[in-house]
Amino acid sequence: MSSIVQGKPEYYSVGILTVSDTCSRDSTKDRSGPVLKTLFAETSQLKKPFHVVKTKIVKDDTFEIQKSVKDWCDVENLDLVVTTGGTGFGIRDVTPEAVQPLFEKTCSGITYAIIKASLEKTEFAALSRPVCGIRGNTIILTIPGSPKGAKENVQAILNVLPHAIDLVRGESGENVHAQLRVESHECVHHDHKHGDKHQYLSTSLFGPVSQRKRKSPYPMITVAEALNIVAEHSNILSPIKVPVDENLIGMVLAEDVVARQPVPGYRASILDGYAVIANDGPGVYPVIGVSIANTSHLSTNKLQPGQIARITTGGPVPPGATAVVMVEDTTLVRASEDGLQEESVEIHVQVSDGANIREIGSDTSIGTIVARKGELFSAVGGEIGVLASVGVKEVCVYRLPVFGVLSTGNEVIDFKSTSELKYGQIFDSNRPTLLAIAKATGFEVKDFGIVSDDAKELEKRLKEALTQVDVLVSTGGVSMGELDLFKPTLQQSLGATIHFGRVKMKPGKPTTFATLPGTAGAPEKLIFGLPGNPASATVTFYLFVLPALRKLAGYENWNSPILQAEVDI
Ligand SMILES: Nc1nc2c(c(=O)[nH]1)N[C@H]1C(S)=C(S)[C@@H](COP(=O)(O)OP(=O)(O)OC[C@H]3O[C@@H](n4cnc5c(N)ncnc54)[C@H](O)[C@@H]3O)O[C@H]1N2
Ligand code: MOO
Ligand SMILES: [Mg+2]
Repeated sequence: MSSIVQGKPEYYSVGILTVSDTCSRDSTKDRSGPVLKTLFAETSQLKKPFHVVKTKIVKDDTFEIQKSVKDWCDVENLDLVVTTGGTGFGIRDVTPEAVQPLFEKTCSGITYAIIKASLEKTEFAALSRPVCGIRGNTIILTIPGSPKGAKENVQAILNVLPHAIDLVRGESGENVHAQLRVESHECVHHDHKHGDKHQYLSTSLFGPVSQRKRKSPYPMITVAEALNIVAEHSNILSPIKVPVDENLIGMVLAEDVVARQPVPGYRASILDGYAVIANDGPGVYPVIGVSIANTSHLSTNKLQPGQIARITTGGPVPPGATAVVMVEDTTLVRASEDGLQEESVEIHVQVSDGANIREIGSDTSIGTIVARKGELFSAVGGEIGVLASVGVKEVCVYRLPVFGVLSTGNEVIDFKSTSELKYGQIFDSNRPTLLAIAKATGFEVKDFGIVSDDAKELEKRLKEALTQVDVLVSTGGVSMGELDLFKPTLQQSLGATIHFGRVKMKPGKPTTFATLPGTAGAPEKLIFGLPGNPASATVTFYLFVLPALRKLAGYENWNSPILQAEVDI
């Protein structure tokens, strides 16, 4: 039964019955049950989500199947019972035969929608025998046992289920019918909030142009709302370890970094001159050693009062020395017999203890935090050199998103093509524009070329591209034309969720944003369908895509700055 909060149902209750001899012996083999559970869990942001309250595994046995289904309908009074498995042509497949006699009414429309969606994926869907019906206040679906098939089947009807359940529960369905009267093919949800996990049904990919939608099913949302939705789905990518070098530019630290060694690591001279004992004061002194900026030339003798040592900038100050006097404040008194060496030098100035010496760790001591989590590596701030100086070889940064760019349109010709344009053709200017922006912003970009306005080709190329990128940016084909196939392909062939398809702005009105769950724990893929008009594509890339890329990469300031301007018209 729908759970009730202050008289209002809070969620649609669902039972998932896995029917399989194998899984009943070893429940860890059940994959479709969990897949369906996850699918229903993904509706959690709907005003009234689906909530799986019962799960069970039974053998391919008529009695066991019927007992569970009857219990969930008659005793538990669930809104929806979904069986998975046992709908094929195998000898043990008896689910439809077990369930059908329990129906008080059949739901042939739902059964048809399931079969139709499956056949669009594979002709082998003809070998499934789903039946759907109503018992009491419960809708019952029998769907195949393959996890992929099960998921696709439920996805195909997920939008209509809430209304179906409401009607079975005795609600008037006023909204549904009003909407159906307005436009028979239009999406029936209209009271949702933007950002709900709600699918706005696009025109069918396979229907004739005469049946296309004549009004966009996508509500026009504000730029701010659209930015919020994109931000909600742009989750920072997982940290990775990378070497400290110039490739860090544009990456954001995922950890505080601590100095592993002091800078300087030894007492170092700031000047070229003479290491002295400051107390000795001005006077003529013998030059007893040399220290140039390399330890192999370090003077080994400890400096005694009355002695000085020649030293270069960065050279280790010899033991005993307390200051350095610059060469400009001295004169040569005596050279060696061969004239090559300095034997004694006059110091003209009084220096204080510590003058012109960088003590060990005076720049950075061991353990100092030299860079903080969240800081961005730039090419101009010297951050990478700082890490190098304190001996840090590797750091944890957030992985940079990889994004792909493709253009769509039969009329769009590669900009590198040297052949003459035919009537009606244009050179692809969106791709070079976006590739150039990508280069300037430092994100890794893959070029997926041009795709024709053909549903199958578009599906194939989108799928290919999505295996290689975190973010896919396509231009063209997002408006109302019969060859604007981007939205229906995403929704009907890729199973992507379209979060918005129209934004209150110009240029850029038909900007589209969708997501696809990542497989095997990988992050969600973000898909942007930018309008084909070059100005629109450029503006919307800066407005929506770039902030998403920055947010994925962990930038604190990921949003594009907003400036107010006055326009004279
Ligand atoms: N009935 C309606 N028609 C249109 C609407 C509408 O609301 N109702 N919106 C208009 C708006 S606003 C825009 S923006 C465009 C968006 O069009 P699409 O995203 O569907 O893009 P296309 O139809 O494929 O192309 C539009 C235009 O841009 C040229 N183009 C496409 N790709 C490229 C490229 N890579 N390089 C250069 N130029 C490109 C294409 O040839 C078209 O001229 O829809 C309006 N229509
Ligand atoms: O809104 Mo469209 O993007 O004008 O050109
Ligand atoms: Mg168009």
